[in-house]
Amino acid sequence: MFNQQEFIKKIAKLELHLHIEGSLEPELMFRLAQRNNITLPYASVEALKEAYQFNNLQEFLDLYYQGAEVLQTEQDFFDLAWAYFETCHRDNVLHTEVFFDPQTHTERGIDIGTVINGLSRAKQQAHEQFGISCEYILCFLRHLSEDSAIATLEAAKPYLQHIIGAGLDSSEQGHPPEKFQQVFGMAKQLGLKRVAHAGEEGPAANVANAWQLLDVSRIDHGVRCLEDEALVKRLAAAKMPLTVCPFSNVKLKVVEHLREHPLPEMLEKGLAVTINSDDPAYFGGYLLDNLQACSETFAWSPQQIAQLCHNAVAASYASDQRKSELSQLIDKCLLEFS
Ligand code: HPA
Ligand SMILES: [Zn+2]
Repeated sequence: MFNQQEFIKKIAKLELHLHIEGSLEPELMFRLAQRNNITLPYASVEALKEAYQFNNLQEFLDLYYQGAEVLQTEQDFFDLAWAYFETCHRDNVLHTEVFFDPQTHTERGIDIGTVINGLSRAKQQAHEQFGISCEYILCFLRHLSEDSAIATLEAAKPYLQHIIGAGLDSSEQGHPPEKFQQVFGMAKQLGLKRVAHAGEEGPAANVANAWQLLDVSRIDHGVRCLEDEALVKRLAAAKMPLTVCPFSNVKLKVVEHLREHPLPEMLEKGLAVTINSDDPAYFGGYLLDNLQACSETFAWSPQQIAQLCHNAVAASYASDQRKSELSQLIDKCLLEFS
């Protein structure tokens, strides 16, 4: 008998919008705090989880940056990424492109090499042990200055073999993409792919400007592009990928309920949508949970689920050979279940 939830678990999945610091589960946060002699301002894991109620992006970011303070050593960054790769393996996420925020750590005096070496070692082990492919995307914090972003890119130069692209995250309000034109130009010169959060809390103009001025090849979130019909047409015609994060949009009150999420409209308008988890430890679920909940809420067919997985293959920075492998696995699973 056909079981849709099992099908979603079994199908080969890719994740293109995941902040590794946002995969820090409360249990691991407490373990790392203890290991590093840090006192968290919460009495227990339960008390911490209860604090995870947000009215907007900024309220989340405040806790997210506070939580990241437990990350101090290379081993901490390894353990963080390894825990994420274990969930990928459990949920059959076979390829993932992971954001990390160096400035969240370098601002606390931690060397960028500590961060990147720990993450890279976990990636290598995930490849060897689970066959998972992973790429890392270095994100600039947009609430900091462009000079700070440029200094971060400079500091990352010895580690460029571990990084596929540059991204832009943190507080969108008041920090539009045009603030980072110069550093994105430098990232392009270095051969890095470019992505940016835009149209999450900010207006459709941020999507258009990230595309035009930062020359990005994916838009992270992008849901508010719907406010500009002409832009939607251009995004759809260009097949510009949008890495949509449904649970995140509900938790940060971009939308009230999942059933009110504009995903059906986005798909209807031909946008190159992918489904992602953003910060799963804070938003109540991983990629599989997002896909399963959306599939129930929007009554998606197996073909539609497979199409979303194919969209992620097309939008990914995996090699052509890896893309072809992943595509075949998606089709094989669809055939088995239909
Ligand atoms: O959803 C997000 N938006 C912006 N910045 C972020 N940093 C982590 N998650 C997010
Ligand atoms: Zn994000």
